[in-house]
Amino acid sequence: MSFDVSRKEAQQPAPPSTGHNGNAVAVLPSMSTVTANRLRLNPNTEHKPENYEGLQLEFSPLLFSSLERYLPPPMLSLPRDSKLHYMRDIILRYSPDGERIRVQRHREYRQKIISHYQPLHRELYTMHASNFFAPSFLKAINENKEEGFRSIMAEPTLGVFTFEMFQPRFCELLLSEVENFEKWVHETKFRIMRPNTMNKFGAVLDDFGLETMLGKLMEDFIRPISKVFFSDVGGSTLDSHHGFVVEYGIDRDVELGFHVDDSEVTLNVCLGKQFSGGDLFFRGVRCDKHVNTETQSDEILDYSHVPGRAVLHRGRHRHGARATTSGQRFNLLLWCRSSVFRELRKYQKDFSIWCGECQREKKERQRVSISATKQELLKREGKPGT
Ligand SMILES: O=C(O)CCC(=O)C(=O)O
Ligand SMILES: [Fe+2]
Repeated sequence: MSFDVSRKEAQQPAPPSTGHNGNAVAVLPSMSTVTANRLRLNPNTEHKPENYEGLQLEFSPLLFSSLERYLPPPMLSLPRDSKLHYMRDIILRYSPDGERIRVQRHREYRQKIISHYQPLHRELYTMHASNFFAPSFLKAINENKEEGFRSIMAEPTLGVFTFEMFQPRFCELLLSEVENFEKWVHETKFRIMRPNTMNKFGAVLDDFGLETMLGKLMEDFIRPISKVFFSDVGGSTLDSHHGFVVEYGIDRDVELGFHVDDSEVTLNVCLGKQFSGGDLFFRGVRCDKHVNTETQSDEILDYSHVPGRAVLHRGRHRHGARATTSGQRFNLLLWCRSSVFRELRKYQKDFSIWCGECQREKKERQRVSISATKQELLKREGKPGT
């Protein structure tokens, strides 16, 4: 049996949009102070770094917190903005030019959209948990306990969780906002980037102003769940996201091929409308090396979307969507990423804590080794005195 699993990537891997927030920077050390005060060779483990979350940064907040421990001692007591500015300059010097230009262009692209597009439902742009979420979901989040999460979830195959998440009104408003955005795109002939390499339709929500709300959705609602169920793939350190809507139907994308997402954890919520077909199919979690290996029978799951209901899975859980045969299907996707997990993964070869095939190979190695040991023991027993 042969496989061809694509890696579905963001058209433009979504960096946070606006970069340095433009606030006045209080105390900036002069160049001579900077050279006199080089970064430390070893981190100051006693220093408690600032929290850089929630700021509009082009690099992960965790990167700033980690780097802060290396700052020259006199800088540690400076205001957060000064340290931020200093560290950002250092990081920019090390990031390749191409990447810098890409980030800059994407930031300008977003700014252009945000300054021209008039949102239809402003209430969507800030997090209103009690208006957005189903009461059962909110209760489980507030309690923040594994039993509570399990009580609202089904797990039809290992590592795929489904649960009631949004109120119908939220789905309607979000759909209507997306349609309004598409209308604006059509009228102004603005050339937008589609959400990723495999969808021709759909829109990136982060690009027209929903980035902050979706950031909160990830931090306050998806990360606590992922910390419990997906800690093996960086679920507790999710620190960036790519949020978009996909559209399926006869005159839209029809189906979606077998792929893995460019995410650690993916949230996929059906927003409606009326449709038939469009089932998701899952075929086991795999690392890069094993992405095209066979599926085991217990890894097979076919799932039918239900409006308002969420599916949460590892990005590396191979999946696809069957043809939407009539009507229109809209889904909200939030690809959640962890910069820490991605960095650590570079130094690892064995992913048996989450890759089904690494796990199978490891078990097989253990089986062979146990049976070889047994053989050896039997041989020795058969030859006393040797
Ligand atoms: O159409 C769906 O529900 C799946 C979408 C998906 O897997 C993706 O966008 O990565
Ligand atoms: Fe996907």
